[in-house]
Amino acid sequence: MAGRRVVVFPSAAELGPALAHLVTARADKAIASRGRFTLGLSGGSLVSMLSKELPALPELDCSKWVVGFCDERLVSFDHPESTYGLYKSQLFSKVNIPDSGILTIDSTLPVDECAEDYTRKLKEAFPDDDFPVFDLLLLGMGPDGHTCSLFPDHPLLEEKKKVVAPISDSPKPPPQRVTMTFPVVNSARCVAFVSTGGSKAAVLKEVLEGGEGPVFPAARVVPTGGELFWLVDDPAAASLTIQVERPGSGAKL
Ligand SMILES: O=C1O[C@H](COP(=O)(O)O)[C@@H](O)[C@H](O)[C@H]1O
Repeated sequence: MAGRRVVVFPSAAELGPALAHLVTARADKAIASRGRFTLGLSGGSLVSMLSKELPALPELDCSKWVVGFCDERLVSFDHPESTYGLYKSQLFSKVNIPDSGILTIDSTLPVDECAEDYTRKLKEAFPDDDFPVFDLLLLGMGPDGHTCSLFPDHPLLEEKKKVVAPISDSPKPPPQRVTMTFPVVNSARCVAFVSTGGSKAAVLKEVLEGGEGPVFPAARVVPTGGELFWLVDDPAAASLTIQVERPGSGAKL
């Protein structure tokens, strides 16, 4: 697929610093042209990778960052499944993102109202955009091919109008969540998937190389005018036959 870059690292440990470099490179570019950097975070395995790599960067300045969540689980912030709660304790406590620049859900609301409230917050942060245009969205992919909280065969895959949608029947617990929709994801200036581990190998092959079966949610991520990266490790890439980049071959993100 034109414009898509699949970059394979020997291990997650080697992928992490490259991810941090991608984040800061896109931050510098965004701040230079628009005065701020808008970043969408996913949960799952990304939390620990980013929380290890970003605070370790010398002279990281996040004072002009605005951070949202690609999806969020509807649990209290002190619950172990809260994506915000995990980032708060592992990352936000160590870097200087202003509190006003962290766009969180209101986890006390019923799920439909929570999605509406979060939509309002995103629209306020992106007043000029029909759908918020993030500088960078960091996405994960589950072994079932889901991304954000957009799961295979779910009606939300067809959502065209909402910025944020509620979901009450997530097949992966917890069941109640809110998620950015595809129109938002595909409006981003840059989207980077991070996928590591052998449990992702089969679905990664389907998503990147296509197959006979249904199109997985992660394969529907095709930014309209933006960049698309897949940053993966060798175990996740084990079944791929397409041409990929390797950092040793000079991959520059
Ligand atoms: O439930 C979720 O899972 C996906 C994938 O997580 P991973 O641990 O397999 O990388 C994650 O991207 C999403 O934000 C989260 O809510």
